Amino acid sequence: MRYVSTRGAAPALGFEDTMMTGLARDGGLYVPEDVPTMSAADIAALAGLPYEEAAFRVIRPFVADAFTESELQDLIARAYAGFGHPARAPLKQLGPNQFLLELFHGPTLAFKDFAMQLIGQLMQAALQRSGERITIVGATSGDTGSAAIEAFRGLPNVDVFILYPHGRVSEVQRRQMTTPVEDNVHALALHGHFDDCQARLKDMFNDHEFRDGVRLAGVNSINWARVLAQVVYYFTAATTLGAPHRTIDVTVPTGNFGDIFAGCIARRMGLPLGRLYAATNQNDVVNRALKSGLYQATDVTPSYSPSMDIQVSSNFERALFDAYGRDGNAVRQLMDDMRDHGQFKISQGAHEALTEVLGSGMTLESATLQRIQTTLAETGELVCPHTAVGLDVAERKAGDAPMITLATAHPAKFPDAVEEATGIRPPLPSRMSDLYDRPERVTEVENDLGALQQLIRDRISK
Ligand SMILES: Cc1ncc(COP(=O)(O)O)c(C=O)c1O
Ligand SMILES: N[C@@H](CCOP(=O)(O)O)C(=O)O
Repeated sequence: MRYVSTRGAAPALGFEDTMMTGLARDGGLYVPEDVPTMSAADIAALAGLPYEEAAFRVIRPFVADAFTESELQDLIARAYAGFGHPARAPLKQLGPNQFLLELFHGPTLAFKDFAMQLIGQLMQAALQRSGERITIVGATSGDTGSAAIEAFRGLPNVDVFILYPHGRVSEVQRRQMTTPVEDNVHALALHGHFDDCQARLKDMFNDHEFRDGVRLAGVNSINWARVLAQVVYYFTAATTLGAPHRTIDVTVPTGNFGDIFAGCIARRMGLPLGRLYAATNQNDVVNRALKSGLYQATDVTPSYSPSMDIQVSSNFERALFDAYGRDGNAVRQLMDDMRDHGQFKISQGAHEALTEVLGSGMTLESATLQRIQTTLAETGELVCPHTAVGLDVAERKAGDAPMITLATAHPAKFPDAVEEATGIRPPLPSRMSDLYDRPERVTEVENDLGALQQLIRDRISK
């Protein structure tokens, strides 16, 4: 399988190069040239399989040029062995037609572990073959960073630098990033917000001399392998509810648009997903863009769901590429408009193509707390604020089809918001119970590309 850039001016690559490259050299994001489809019989056969077996069957066609079947099976088994639930992604019924897909049973308690644990295994296997060393730089609003650190800490041939917005992640998220003791982990608290972190990361990829010099690799959802791993749980959840013989709707708490884009891929592979709803907090650029056709970034306002405090939603570019009939020039023009004017207008045809599948809704702060409270009262489930945003939108969008909401993080990662809503402070799992006592190690940095690049060069030369 070949992967092409959304901006049409970078070389097409196989899976391994796509994974190790991260951002395409023309600034675009890699996507499969053709999305493979699964027959109804193959989809039906996924129902009831162990998560690892379902993952193998869904992922296999995308990576066949890079890993043998037995290698892939082995790497998938290792990726999910440390998850705290035998089903990996258990589905809970909340109401007659409402379901919650729990994606927080991985080592860092957020859905990011599904992809990051697997990409950690796949990248290590590739590095063992090539004998190379790499420098991973990641941008995080809280969860990607801790998941990446967990997946790569202590590896001899990898350094991991994580840029997070200083003062804008939860204390648990921060401590997950600043307390690992391994020398190859570098937590960097940037004076700015998540969009600044992601912009500097993309700047580093677009500086080819720097990129090649440090052998830069990316583990944000810039990296196609991240999106791919997230496709799997759409299949396991929907087949549990009767797909392919039944259509399922899904609501996805959304920021960088990677998780919901994975749902779009599952649908293109043949999974009968009806509507995919992007649920945003007050930083609702995606919701506004899907409703109006104008993508217009505004200032980021801190919220109870900090991981979704995003205005430049990276994977929206992948959805646009498809909506514009895979016209890389059109996408490049839109991204140039975004860079120069902070906004772009989606053509009527592309907007119609996007909204054929995607819907959206926004939940304000008070409604987020209210939703945490009512979910507990009505179902007995304690949910994180991101999940609450999803549940709130899901209730407004509910139709005849079963509705699955993705529970993207464990409530214990956001104990202040959950306590404010319910009076209950959710405890961390016992393996993390000393998190608040561990010493922290972090470097505060300015939003300055040159200074960041120098810091990275200095650290990796030691
Ligand atoms: C807990 C949580 N929920 C939702 C999201 C939004 O996911 P995405 O960025 O893939 O849209 C994030 C961040 O990615 C997150 O950490
Ligand atoms: N919400 C994310 C932001 C980065 O998203 P990614 O999926 O592109 O890695 C986070 O928690 O860091």
